[in-house]
Amino acid sequence: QTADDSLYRAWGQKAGIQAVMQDFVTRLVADARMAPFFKNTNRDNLVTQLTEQLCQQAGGPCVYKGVPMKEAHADMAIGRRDFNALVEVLQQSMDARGIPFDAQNAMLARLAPMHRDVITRD
Ligand code: HEM
Repeated sequence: QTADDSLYRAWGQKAGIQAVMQDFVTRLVADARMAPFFKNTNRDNLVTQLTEQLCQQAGGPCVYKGVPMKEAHADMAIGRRDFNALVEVLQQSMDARGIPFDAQNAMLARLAPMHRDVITRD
């Protein structure tokens, strides 16, 4: 547990984060822009890894132990447009699960720097 877990609590702790990630992965595989990236993906594993990742980023008592971001997204030829589309789908999920707007933006701000490890082409 970190000193400031207010964002973690605003997201409804681990159960709240997991519910958003379940919704998110369901939407990703249904989104025409995103589906091609995830066609060989184990959904349950992705939900689990994303939940750990966002729990940690929110200041919760989790440690992400999955593949490092750069490695996980290498060779996928992800561009800025793909990244923005994924964020758009995440916003749909956060809205659908009733995450407060401030808590949505705070999480996006913590995830945004990861674009450096995820985007590998124009
Ligand atoms: C801040 C943005 C992102 C975060 C935090 C994130 C996070 C993650 C995490 C935690 C994993 C699991 C790694 C593991 O299994 O150990 C993963 C895998 C993956 N991500 Fe991302 N990701 C982001 C952006 C993107 C974007 C923009 C795309 C494509 C448009 C993408 C496509 C994928 C795919 C295809 C996998 C592999 C799933 C599999 O088959 O195992 N990600 N990501």
